[in-house]
Amino acid sequence: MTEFEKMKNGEWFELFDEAFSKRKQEYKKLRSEFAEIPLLNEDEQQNKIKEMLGSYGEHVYIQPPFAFDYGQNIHVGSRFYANYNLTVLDTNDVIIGNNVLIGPDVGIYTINHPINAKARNKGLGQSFPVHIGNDVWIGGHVTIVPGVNIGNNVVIAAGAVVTKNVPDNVVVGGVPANIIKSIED
Ligand SMILES: CC(=O)SCCNC(=O)CCNC(=O)[C@H](O)C(C)(C)COP(=O)(O)OP(=O)(O)OC[C@H]1O[C@@H](n2cnc3c(N)ncnc32)[C@H](O)[C@@H]1OP(=O)(O)O
Repeated sequence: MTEFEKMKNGEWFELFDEAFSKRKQEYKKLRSEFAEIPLLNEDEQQNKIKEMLGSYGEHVYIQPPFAFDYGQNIHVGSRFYANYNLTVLDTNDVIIGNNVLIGPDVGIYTINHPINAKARNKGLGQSFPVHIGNDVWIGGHVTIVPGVNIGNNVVIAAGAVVTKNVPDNVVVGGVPANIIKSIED
């Protein structure tokens, strides 16, 4: 099994594998091209977003700066808006539904490193996908850790660290995030 296959399968993989470094160089190029687009040139931004993401729906807008590892593992639905400083570490899939709003300084991470320092220092990673449903508002400074699934019709309060799956129709907040209340239609 290649390191890339291990990465996608949730197995420990070598971070500094040569094939990864090569791919990452290509994505770094795209990222820096996006960063260099003048802020008022929305058409060019839109085109570059489409080049960067794995798939996308209609009306996708991402305020720069935007950081990611690969981009190709990020899939967003229609009417997606992300505010400044979104960081998506997409060593595994990040699947986002329709009508999703993301506040500033949000981190969506799919990768962990070993808790044990000796193992961590060998340069290992393990990654799990993150799923975000439809009609979700993620407040500023939220962190979503690897393997989390967020349901439909969810609000994540500013500053939350989401470590467990979130059901449909709730507001969650805090560190670690817990349900604050239900959302009635
Ligand atoms: C796309 C963009 O750019 S988004 C712009 C960026 N904006 C933001 O990030 C703002 C995000 N907004 C919040 O976090 C708000 O506090 C909201 C939306 C969660 C408030 O929701 P409301 O339904 O009005 O909740 P309300 O203010 O009544 O608070 C309910 C409870 O949750 C608590 N609470 C509210 N916000 C948070 C929070 N961020 N973290 C933890 N607890 C919170 C309140 O203290 C209250 O607790 P209590 O019942 O013990 O008193």
